[in-house]
Amino acid sequence: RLTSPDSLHHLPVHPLWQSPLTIPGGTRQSPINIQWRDSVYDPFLKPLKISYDPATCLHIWNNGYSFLVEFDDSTDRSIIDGGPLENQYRLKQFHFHWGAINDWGSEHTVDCKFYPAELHLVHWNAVVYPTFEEAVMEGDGLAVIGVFLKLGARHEGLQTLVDALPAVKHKDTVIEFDVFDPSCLMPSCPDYWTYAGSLTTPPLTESVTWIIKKQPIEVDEDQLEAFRMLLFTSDGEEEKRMVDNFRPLQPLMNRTVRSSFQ
Ligand SMILES: NS(=O)(=O)c1c(F)cccc1F
Ligand SMILES: [Zn+2]
Repeated sequence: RLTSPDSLHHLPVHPLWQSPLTIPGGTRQSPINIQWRDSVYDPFLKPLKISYDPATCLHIWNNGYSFLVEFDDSTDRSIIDGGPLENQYRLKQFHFHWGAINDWGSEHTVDCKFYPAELHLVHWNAVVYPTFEEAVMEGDGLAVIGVFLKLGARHEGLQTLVDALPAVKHKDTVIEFDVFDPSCLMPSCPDYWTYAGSLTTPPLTESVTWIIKKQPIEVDEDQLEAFRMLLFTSDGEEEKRMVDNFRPLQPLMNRTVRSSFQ
């Protein structure tokens, strides 16, 4: 069902998400609503090439905003190429954003529809920049693949991740996670939208080429509930459930969303 953004204003906004709606002078902020009929088919967009080495997976970490699965990005073993990108980008981490209930949780919306959660696979341009930290400050520094999660069948690939979450319940806890192939979280359909945007968490820098998959993946209620039992807070602090960790929608400004499909 369509959730109008104003029905979300009663949401308790976690301090991080009280960050300014747009950074001063921001002209390419994220997330945005993707109005399907306003997106423009670009026949020159290439298929996205994804090649991840499961052995580059390092650990899962609760950083107090989401849980990150981090990868060894010291070599080009896990990369993406093609799509709207001019060169290859290295996988650094993936994480999710989700809601307290299934009516919202994604950062991007499609025709103003929220999904219950959204996966972000964060890559950086190691061809041009020496470190991730430097790439974060550059217009072509990052490429993030966004995948929507919808309520449906249990996702077996996600389950190995879900089973590890109780071990990172509190902020600043980490566990080793030595083999995971994030390709299992990709939908089968190759179609995507792409636009120039920003990080959706501080420093909110305008350095992201967004690649948003058109087709969602299906997860079941228990798997979404497992995300919601994580905590923003450290062990010993008053518990605050990690939910609604998504940034408000940002103005499109002078941007066109391109589609890889007609
Ligand atoms: N949410 S997001 O994908 O924009 C994101 C983060 F949350 C953190 C770091 C990089 C990045 F790209
Ligand atoms: Zn994100």
